[in-house]
Amino acid sequence: MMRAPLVNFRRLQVAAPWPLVWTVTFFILLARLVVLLVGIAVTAVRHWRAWPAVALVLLAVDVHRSHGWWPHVLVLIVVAASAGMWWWRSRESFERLVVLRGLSWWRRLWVYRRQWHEVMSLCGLVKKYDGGEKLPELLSVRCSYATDEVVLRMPRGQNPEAYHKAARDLAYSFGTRHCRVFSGRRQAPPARSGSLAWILRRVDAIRFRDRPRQVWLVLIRRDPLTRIVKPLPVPARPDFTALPLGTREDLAVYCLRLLATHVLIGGATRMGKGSVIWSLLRALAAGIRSGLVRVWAIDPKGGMELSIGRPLFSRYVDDDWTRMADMLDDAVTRMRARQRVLRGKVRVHTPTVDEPLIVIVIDELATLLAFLPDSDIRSRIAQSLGMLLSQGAGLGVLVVAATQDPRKEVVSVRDFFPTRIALGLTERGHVDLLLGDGARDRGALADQIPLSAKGVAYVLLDGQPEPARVRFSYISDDVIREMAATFPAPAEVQPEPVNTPTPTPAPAAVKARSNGNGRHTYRPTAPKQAAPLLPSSLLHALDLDATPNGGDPR
Ligand SMILES: Nc1ncnc2c1ncn2[C@@H]1O[C@H](COP(=O)(O)OP(=O)(O)OP(=O)(O)O)[C@@H](O)[C@H]1O
Repeated sequence: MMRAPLVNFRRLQVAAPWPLVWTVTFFILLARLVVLLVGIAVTAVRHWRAWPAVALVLLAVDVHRSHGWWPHVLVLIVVAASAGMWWWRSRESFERLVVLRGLSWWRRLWVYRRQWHEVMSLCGLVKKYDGGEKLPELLSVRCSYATDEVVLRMPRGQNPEAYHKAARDLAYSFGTRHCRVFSGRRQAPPARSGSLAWILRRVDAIRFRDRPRQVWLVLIRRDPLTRIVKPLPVPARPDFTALPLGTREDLAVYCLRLLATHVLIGGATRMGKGSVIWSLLRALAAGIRSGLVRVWAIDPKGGMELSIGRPLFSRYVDDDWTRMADMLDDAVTRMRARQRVLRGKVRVHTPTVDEPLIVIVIDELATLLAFLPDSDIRSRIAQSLGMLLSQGAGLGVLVVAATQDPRKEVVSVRDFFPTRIALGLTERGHVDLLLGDGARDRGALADQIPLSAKGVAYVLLDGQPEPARVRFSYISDDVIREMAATFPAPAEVQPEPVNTPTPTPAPAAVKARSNGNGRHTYRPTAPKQAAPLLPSSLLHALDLDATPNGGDPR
């Protein structure tokens, strides 16, 4: 190349700095090359799952060059035959490991990756910054037969609320009707055992660490809850932390945690409150037979719901308001006795056959608290229930109650139920009353559950603020009769008086009354002086209830 000067006046010549130009060009090209290589390396590491596929393609091309098509045909026949055999012998594992993985891969590429930018922009989830766009990052897609679970990382400046608000837009944009948004991981780390468990647990601690910037979208492709859920098998020994009651919309089994909690079931008439109660009793059935669980049932509707399973109940009343009040008083007495024994030793009672878990099932709570004609009995019931709800959970005396109307005027003790289940409701406002403020905005559309979807409900799963949709198993009358015949409760043994001396309550604080059997039941008439005290909010609720005539006690 001719070395022409850069500037060439007659008197002044400046030589072109070619060495400098070449050196700078060389370094620029080198930097580009390094960036390219690093990019390739990062992509290769990120998509390490594609390596076997790439290797296979290269091998196939090579084999085709040297041997033609027939080895491919042979391999295809062998693969198809093996897949058929696998599917035949173990359909579940084949579907999980092959079909669903293939589906996840395909939907990730075709449905989500292809439309991601457009959908995120149109749903208002893209942030603008420094002249550019910050997009939520698609991390993974996992399909089940009914749902797609999409995990994304939010750009900075967003929180999961934005996704809750955009949930319906997201659902329709991706061609589904429902999208649930979860701000936390949906699966707990697996339980590890064996000699390598300690290493695996450490790995899990990293893998399952809290990732606040990730959001889980569950898009419902097919509604699996349109089908009736068959009765689930009765667990050989009830696990009170996970009683199987139905199916979740991601097809996992829905398990209720009944340890140290009371359960309120809300639902319009004929929406399946009974199926929740019977599913729960079925899950407890083995414990009922062994005496580990005692179910005391109150059916204020004259036995229309519960009488069919009478042998399952240690105690049962359906026709006499006074006996219902007596039963609740007895439960308070049992609870107080336990309290004296356990005080200072444990904080949560562990059920045993001698000191069983007492589950008080009330089919229509509103009848007892609001519509019962006798105001004396009504206030007795309200006070006993208040005591049980405020103190019984840790002492193994639990209340499971159903109501059609969750308003406070009707169910004054509503707030004392930590676990709530919302079946189909008639009014939009009832959803937040049952499941807590903002539950409807977070996706609990219980007022939109169609009349045909009996037994479908919204529940809060452990540790997740977002409600999940479930369907409780349908327990027909025949199944109830069979359960009652197979798992009858042993005869109720009245507990021995507790050794600890019982402090004689002050007459002003506790009034003893005979229940007709010669036994005396606890009856707090001045709960402000009885120990331990009722919470003031509950007292207020009870006072209101006890004085229906605008605070004019009779
Ligand atoms: N989980 C379920 N799956 C399918 N159908 C159900 C389910 N639960 C209830 N049903 C149907 O709905 C009807 C009403 O159910 P259920 O008596 O349990 O409702 P409920 O809410 O307790 O009614 P009520 O308000 O009269 O007490 C049942 O006869 C049954 O046919």
